[in-house]
Amino acid sequence: METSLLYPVTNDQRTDQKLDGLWQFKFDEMKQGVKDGWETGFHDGVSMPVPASFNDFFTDKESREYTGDFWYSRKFFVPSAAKGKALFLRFDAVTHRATIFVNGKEIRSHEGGFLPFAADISSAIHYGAENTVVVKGNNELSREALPAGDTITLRNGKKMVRPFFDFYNYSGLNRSVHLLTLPQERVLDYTTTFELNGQDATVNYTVTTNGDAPVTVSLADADGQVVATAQGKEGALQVKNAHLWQVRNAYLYTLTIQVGDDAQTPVDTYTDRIGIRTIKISGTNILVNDKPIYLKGFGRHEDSPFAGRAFDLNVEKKDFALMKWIGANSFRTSHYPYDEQVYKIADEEGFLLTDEVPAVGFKMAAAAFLGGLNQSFFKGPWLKKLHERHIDQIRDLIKRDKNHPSVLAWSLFNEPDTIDENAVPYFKQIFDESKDLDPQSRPRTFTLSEDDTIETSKVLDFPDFYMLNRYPGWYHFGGYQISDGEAGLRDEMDKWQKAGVTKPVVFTEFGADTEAGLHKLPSVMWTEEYQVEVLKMFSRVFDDYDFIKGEQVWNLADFQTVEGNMRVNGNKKGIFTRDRQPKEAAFFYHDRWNKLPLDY
Ligand SMILES: CCC[C@@H]1NC[C@@H](O)[C@H](O)[C@H]1C(=O)O
Repeated sequence: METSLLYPVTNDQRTDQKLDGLWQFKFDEMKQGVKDGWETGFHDGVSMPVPASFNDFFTDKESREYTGDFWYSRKFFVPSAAKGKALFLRFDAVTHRATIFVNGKEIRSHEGGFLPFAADISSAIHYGAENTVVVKGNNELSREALPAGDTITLRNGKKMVRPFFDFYNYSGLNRSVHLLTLPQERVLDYTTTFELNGQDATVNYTVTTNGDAPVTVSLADADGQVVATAQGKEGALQVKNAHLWQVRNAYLYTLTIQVGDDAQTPVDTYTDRIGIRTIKISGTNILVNDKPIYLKGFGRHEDSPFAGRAFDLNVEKKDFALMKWIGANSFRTSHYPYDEQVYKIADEEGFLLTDEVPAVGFKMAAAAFLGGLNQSFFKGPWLKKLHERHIDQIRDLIKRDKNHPSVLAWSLFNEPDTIDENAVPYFKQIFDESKDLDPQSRPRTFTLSEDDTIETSKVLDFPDFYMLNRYPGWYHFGGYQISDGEAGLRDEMDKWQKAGVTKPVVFTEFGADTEAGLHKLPSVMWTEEYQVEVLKMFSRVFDDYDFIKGEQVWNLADFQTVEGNMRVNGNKKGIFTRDRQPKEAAFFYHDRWNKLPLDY
């Protein structure tokens, strides 16, 4: 678990310099890099943009599909003025694992391709000079790492991944790299929880530092007016006439934490924007500020042409423009934590998000669907290591994202095999160990696939609300048989109703692959008309069961997957194309959702 995951800021005590741009890059198929001294830097590679996945910049299949070790290298200057500061390199994400070297010295390694980590480079730096950072990355998949899959070796000796999941194994320095100079004594973390008292609110906080200097905390409103202050590493900020953060009606305060007893020359300052709001589950309702909400939105992917899985602010800005246009209010970070800037935008736009760890592919049948095996996933020699990494990434996810008002819930798995009795002890461990990680005690949940129903799933006691992924009209009862699909879905909902469902149910995946521009009257599968027929069918069912509190269609946009006879250059269930243009279904939802209140 990382010591600090605070997002970088620049002020009189801290600097944040992004090292984005072109780095040197090369593959290391024979894993010879360390033997050949690559950790000291190299100039015989190719130039590679950062942040970006490396895959789509190549024109040969071996490079695009490359699986194994790869290396990045670049120089960076450290001014003499930085002497006396703590120096870190913060990697927002390296997919799926990395070892960091500075000036030839190994600094640290990290496992997990979607969460940040910081390397303390203070001991390896040359001040007033250029320095060299080298990253040894690796993108192999296994059953003991997240996301789950296998790595095989073809008869020609090339390695190849077999993902147990339906998104392309884009790899590399997918997010920004930061050079940080920090005070030796500094803020490492902070927490916030909220109590609403009529028009007023209490912001309870804790601050973690690495020293004994006193701490002062203040809260300023959107106009910069300080509305509350408090002393100490734990305390409460009393806010009169609090302006609450609401769904699609956001309001952000600025929290300022100062370390040191002289406000004029603090030892450290950290600022962040927070939203005052509460989240509760009450019966089959999801409450924000004690008001029931209904989730309208999407499963998404960080996916776009050229940069692959890299965070691209241009794409993100477009996606939010589309989600606002269509009348959405929420999304799931399927199937991995997204770049922190996504959460900042969601905070500002008043979107709710379900924050998901990459515990995807924990189901051999899924692997079978993708050409894998058919055996129990929760019974194998890989489970011990997998569990260690799984809970470690849950801990870092919650540590990183716990202060975002947009975070509604934590999704701890996507479509795991919960029919298997062997799943129960694994789920118990994960839910027990994650219980107290979130100071705001937000709901913890996971998605249930088609096979995992109220009759077959063995782990329905664990989630705080249910997330259902259902595909009648596509993976079964497709085409003219869709009426059987609707009848079957209603049968299942009737069983949930009859069982006396006592928690909210949110549909987190449903839809149909659709080739943009393909039309037929009457419809056939893959046409835009058919996608609308499927989504209208789901809408009819959703409107008939009041325990259903959300509809998040799969997917916002078409996205890249592995090659296969069920994929046409990727997954085409998007409501928008991969270049973010509307299919007919976009206008269906624009009409359906904009008739409703923004938060219901
Ligand atoms: C039947 C499982 C459906 C599956 N669910 C997980 C997503 O990551 C996939 O993209 C989606 C699909 O196949 O479209």
